[in-house]
Amino acid sequence: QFQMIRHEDLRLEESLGRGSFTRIFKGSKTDIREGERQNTDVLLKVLDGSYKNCWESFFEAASLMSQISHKHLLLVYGISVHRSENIMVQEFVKYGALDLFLRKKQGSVPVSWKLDVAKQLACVLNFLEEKKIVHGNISAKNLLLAREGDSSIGTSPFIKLSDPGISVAVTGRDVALDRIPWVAPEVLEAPETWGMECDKWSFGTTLWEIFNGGKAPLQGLDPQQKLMFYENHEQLPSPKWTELADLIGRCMEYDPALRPSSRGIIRQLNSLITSDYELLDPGLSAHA
Ligand SMILES: N#Cc1ccc(Nc2nc(N)cc(-n3ccc(CO)n3)n2)cc1
Repeated sequence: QFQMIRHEDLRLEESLGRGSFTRIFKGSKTDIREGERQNTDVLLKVLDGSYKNCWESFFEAASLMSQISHKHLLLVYGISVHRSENIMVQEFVKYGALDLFLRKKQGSVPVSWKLDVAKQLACVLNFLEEKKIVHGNISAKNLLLAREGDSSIGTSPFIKLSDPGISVAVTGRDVALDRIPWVAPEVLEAPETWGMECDKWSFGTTLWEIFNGGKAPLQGLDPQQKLMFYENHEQLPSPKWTELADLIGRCMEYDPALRPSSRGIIRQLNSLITSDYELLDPGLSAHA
């Protein structure tokens, strides 16, 4: 399961905003290591809405993240329960959510940076697929940036996939509709039937976000219009880069069986990277 953390060992600092069921705060956790006090920066996700199946799903998300470890998976230290407050204690990831970062950077992020991030997400997707674990909430807002990456000094970005949060299987239909176009169409119809393929659909949506400056797809559409988007089997606007558009389209296939495996996604991303250099300087990859 996960470690229970004492409330008195936590300190809530500034508020960093809210998720759909949670408020998030920067904070610190105190441990006694070899007899000395040690403070660790943490991100505290405080669950509001105290109805039961919400916090069960919240705990499930936390225990999922604590049972598996991978360099691109967020580290969850544990849970703290205090009166009616349920708090998930996570490692504090330095640069926060990817969607906000991309919006702030407004298009000044190189294509190779975006491809690097996409490849890292495909790797953790492959890791989860091999463990037969469905994340269920892959999106740019749930990708956290641990290292910015700066091509001028040769460092690359480093992302961590956040916890899946409350599952759409227990949220109301309105929250599920709000997760269009990240939530796979089949999950909307029958949440309990979802399989691994639903993460491939969300991967496609996240790829779209990464290459569209972190803009939210279908923004401004109300829940009914979002539902019609699925009813009419519509697709997101294609990026100019046709190979990328093909990959996004294959991930966002309405028939789950037609979506690529995570290995297929990694293969296609690798081919994209070479064609990316092709675009920039045809001679370059000749020497690679
Ligand atoms: N300015 C700023 C700033 C904000 C947050 C962080 N760090 C962080 N660490 C985590 N473990 C999780 C998150 N999240 C942020 C949204 C969500 C929704 O899931 N998570 N942010 C770093 C800088």
